[in-house]
Amino acid sequence: MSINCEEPALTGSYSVVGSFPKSFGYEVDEADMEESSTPADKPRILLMGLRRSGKSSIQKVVFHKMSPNETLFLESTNKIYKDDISSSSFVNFQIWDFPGQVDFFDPTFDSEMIFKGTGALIFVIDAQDDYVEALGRLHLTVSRAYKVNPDINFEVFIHKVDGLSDDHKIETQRDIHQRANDDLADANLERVHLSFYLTSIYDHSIFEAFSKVVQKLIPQLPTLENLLNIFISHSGIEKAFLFDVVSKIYIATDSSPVDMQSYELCCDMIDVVIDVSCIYGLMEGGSGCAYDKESLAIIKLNNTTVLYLKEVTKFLALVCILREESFERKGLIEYNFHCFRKAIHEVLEIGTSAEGAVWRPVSSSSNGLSGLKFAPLNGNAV
Ligand SMILES: Nc1nc2c(ncn2[C@@H]2O[C@H](COP(=O)(O)OP(=O)(O)OP(=O)(O)O)[C@@H](O)[C@H]2O)c(=O)[nH]1
Repeated sequence: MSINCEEPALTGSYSVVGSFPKSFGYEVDEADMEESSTPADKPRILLMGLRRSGKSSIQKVVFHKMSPNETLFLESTNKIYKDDISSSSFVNFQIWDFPGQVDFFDPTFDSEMIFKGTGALIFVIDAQDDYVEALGRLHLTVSRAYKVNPDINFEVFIHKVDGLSDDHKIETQRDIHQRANDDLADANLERVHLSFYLTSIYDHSIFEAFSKVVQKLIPQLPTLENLLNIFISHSGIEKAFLFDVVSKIYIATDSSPVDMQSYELCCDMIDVVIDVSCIYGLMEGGSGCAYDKESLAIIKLNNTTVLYLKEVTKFLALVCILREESFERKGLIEYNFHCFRKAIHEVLEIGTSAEGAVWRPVSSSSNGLSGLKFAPLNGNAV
């Protein structure tokens, strides 16, 4: 394992793009206007919802390593914050955190500019509060956004479910789902699709939900899944995740079902590796980074399970779960990993751009599988 100490990638730049003067009008300065109307390859994720529903907490916990308890001290957002996390994460998005009191009818609220370049709109509903007002706001937000950009993915986070019993969670989800869709049907907007997630910052559910939101925005997802399927079936591996190391969002996994326990185990492994790397990896002078090309970790659990983590790109790690007996074929796994890594670099076109960019869709003729030869468990190479 490469053990260097500095946590370079755990923060992103944070800048204000809009502000609310006393009238609650919306000011967006010219430079920001320019930026926000540009590249289609940097889609935007919007975080919206009523005041105190938990928007800033979600963003801070997932992308800035804030501990959930610290969010108790977050001040109310009264400006639109644009969080550009592309320097630290594979997730090459801007995340815009809106204040709770967005007024869509304010003439200075430029819905064209805001919704046009948006990939996903996450609407956060506080499940511990009365959600009637939130549902009204959800409907208004979705209908406004859909009018401007029908391609937006609408994602509803039924949030703070840590305070609810299992039965109450299911009942709340059913009720919100029903009412939100009834409202859309009443407005002749049945074609708008809403996805619902039960989330909390106090467990892994928020990371799991964000993973699903982000996956929908990755054009190369089917190819990544295909590669993971080939890799695990040729290497005797039970489950594999491709993780964004900083956020612990998994950007792809093989096609076997994801169980929460495996996902949590893999998240914990990333934390352990980065922590150990930070504590014991100091180079002379304290330079270096906690995660680099040499990053590799193997953890054997007492139930004959092995966890295997290896660097794939600057931001991505492969984390696998396998049985001890499969790990006896370590050479085979390493060889196949080498093929897998090479293919991922091709698919994401890493090395062909200055940033190692990841979001450009690749042409069908270069799907990363050309000339790829994984070594099989038995039989001929494919
Ligand atoms: N129990 C629980 N509390 C949460 C959760 N997420 C956020 N909170 C709390 O909810 C409160 C409000 O969180 P914020 O993130 O400031 O909410 P916001 O939506 O950004 O609020 P505005 O900036 O006013 O729009 C804070 O005290 C958080 O600690 C959660 O998953 N569970």
